[in-house]
Amino acid sequence: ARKCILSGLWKNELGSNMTISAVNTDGGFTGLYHTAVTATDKHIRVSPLKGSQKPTNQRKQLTFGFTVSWTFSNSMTVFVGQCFMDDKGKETLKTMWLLREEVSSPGDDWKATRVGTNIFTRI
Ligand SMILES: CC(=O)N1C(=O)N[C@@H]2[C@H](CCCCC(=O)O)SC[C@@H]21
Repeated sequence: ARKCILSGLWKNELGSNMTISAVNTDGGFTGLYHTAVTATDKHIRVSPLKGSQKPTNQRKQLTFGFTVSWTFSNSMTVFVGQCFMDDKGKETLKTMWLLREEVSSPGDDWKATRVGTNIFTRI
């Protein structure tokens, strides 16, 4: 049966895109994330991502997670999600993410984390 493979080029509905490298034997992968939007006033630059996925040997629609350490701001995003494949073999990554901004004091911690959902499809 065909399986979702995370490696390759993906885009989301915001217009952000990411490239995921080959997934190694323990499920680890790296890549690059180019966000189309930012919560800061900084110039957007490509940022590294690191993640892992469940092994695909015994499953088709794998779960995964990855972290993006933004190169142009002091914030960090973690994504978790699952790869789904329709009967035509089209893959979709349904994800949720947490964006943590760096705030100046513990008193501002309450407003430092944003959450969202997002869908990636292959470019
Ligand atoms: C997938 C999705 O919804 N998002 C996406 O593609 N870009 C935005 C955020 C970009 C943060 C840039 C760094 C910063 O603003 O400090 S991460 C979640 C959201």
